[in-house]
Amino acid sequence: MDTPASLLYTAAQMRRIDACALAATGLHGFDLMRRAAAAAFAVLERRWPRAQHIVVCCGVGKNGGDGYLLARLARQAGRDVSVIALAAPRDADAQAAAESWQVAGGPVQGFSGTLPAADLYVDALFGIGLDRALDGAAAQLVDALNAAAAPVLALDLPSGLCADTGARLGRCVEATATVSFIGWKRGQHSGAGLDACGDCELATLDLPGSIFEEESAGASLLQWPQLLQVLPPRPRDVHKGRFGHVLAVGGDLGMGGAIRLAGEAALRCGAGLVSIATQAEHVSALLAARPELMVRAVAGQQELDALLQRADVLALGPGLGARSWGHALWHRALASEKTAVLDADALNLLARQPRRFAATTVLTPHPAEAARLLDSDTASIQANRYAAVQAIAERYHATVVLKGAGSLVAAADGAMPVAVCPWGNPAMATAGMGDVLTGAIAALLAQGLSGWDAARLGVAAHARAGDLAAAGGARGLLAGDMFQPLRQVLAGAAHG
Ligand SMILES: NC(=O)C1=CN([C@@H]2O[C@H](COP(=O)(O)OP(=O)(O)OC[C@H]3O[C@@H](n4cnc5c(N)ncnc54)[C@H](O)[C@@H]3O)[C@@H](O)[C@H]2O)[C@H](O)CC1
Ligand SMILES: [K+]
Repeated sequence: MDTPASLLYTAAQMRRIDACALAATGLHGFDLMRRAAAAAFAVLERRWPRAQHIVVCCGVGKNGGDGYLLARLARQAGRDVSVIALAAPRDADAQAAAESWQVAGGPVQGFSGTLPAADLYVDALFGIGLDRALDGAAAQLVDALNAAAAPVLALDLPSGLCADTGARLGRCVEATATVSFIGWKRGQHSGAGLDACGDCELATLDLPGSIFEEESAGASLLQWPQLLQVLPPRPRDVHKGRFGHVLAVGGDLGMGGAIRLAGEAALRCGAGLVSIATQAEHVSALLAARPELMVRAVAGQQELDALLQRADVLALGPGLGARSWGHALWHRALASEKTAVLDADALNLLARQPRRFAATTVLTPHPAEAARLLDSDTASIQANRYAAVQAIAERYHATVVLKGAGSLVAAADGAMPVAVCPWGNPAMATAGMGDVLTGAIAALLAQGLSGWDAARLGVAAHARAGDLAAAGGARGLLAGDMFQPLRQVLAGAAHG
């Protein structure tokens, strides 16, 4: 069951939820603002107990109102607080908040182009009301915050971040931490939003869960305990054939490593049998490296046919290349209508020869491959990752994993909220990590999971394994380091 803490909303949905909260509780907007300020001050005290000089930068709307009330609480607690106001508040609640700050003797200055020195800055400029790229004084103030030597606590959202897409609308505050109110915004959990938010906390403001019932969240965070249930435990009396036969197709001349990583990942994630169809030059090296793999040299479609007959699931694409060899195998493999995971060059070939899939198919593009699949460009994909992953799922009728910070999973029929992966780390941006993910998802499909379940569990296990592996040091993490942690992570899944 998704809880409010795992559901992700758009700005418009948040405004309706805010209104619902006022109606359900009889509170006024100012009351919610006070709760937001109190929650933000609790975060401030916990994270920066010794920050004595605090500068709160306030905008003209309710986000600014949160800031004035936070400034007042900090001042009452003995901190030395000043407020920099972009302009006079335009919102009634924010005006009341600004007055209460000034009545308490709090100073308010305009922004003169530079910020006073401080131990901590608070970004209360814009929240879900941001509706265009920042310019003028707002942009200069954000530049000054980003250039400051002290940490920045953002209220609700880092100013400049689009709540719906996670794109920076021009300038954007790069916060040390963000405390978000009432519900998560989609933009905080994928793409640029993850870096812009820094450490992100949710303060639900002690509101009834019923306020979320009217809104169907279009996205939700993967929850590891829930995902544990999708992988059936292993009965004792069982034959390896029970766990499916994965056929990994790829490894053109000079690219044997990619298909080996995919094949070994499939073994490590529980496939019963794994065959590899690849170029002859790789066969002995692959068998020497991993004798549990069944490696066959395949020159063309005829040799592939024999292997296709015995396979349950295809892992198509790692090191496949764009030569006629790979193209011919790609055609034959897809003609078999087998359950398949397509990655790397199999996606690039698909972009050139689009088709809608009838069989269970999972596509695992990174942003550049996603751009090709949508005849678009990488910047547009990253500007709205949620829209991109859903557009690919719709166009190709496949489950789609859009890789990158905050990987997204969209269901083939679009009937499920986009799943957002909260795990993973920058150390995973290294060669071969995608090949490992391909093998992992293929193994889960081979064990009987649906495309939706296999993609979500595969992405989650891969990211959590990457977090485990990176704990020993982020730099120099290799795709080959993922196998042991993958087993560890999935071992927990298998036993519930
Ligand atoms: N609604 C509630 O019950 C609660 C709201 N909380 C806080 O309120 C903000 C949302 O406040 P809102 O007044 O709608 O908008 P903002 O304060 O985010 O924006 C201010 C204002 O700025 C204008 N604007 C938008 N984009 C730009 C721009 N690029 N340049 C200049 N000006 C811009 C626009 O007119 C906006 O009205 C929410 O995030 C919370 O922080 C409470 O915290 C909880 C209850
Ligand atoms: K803000």
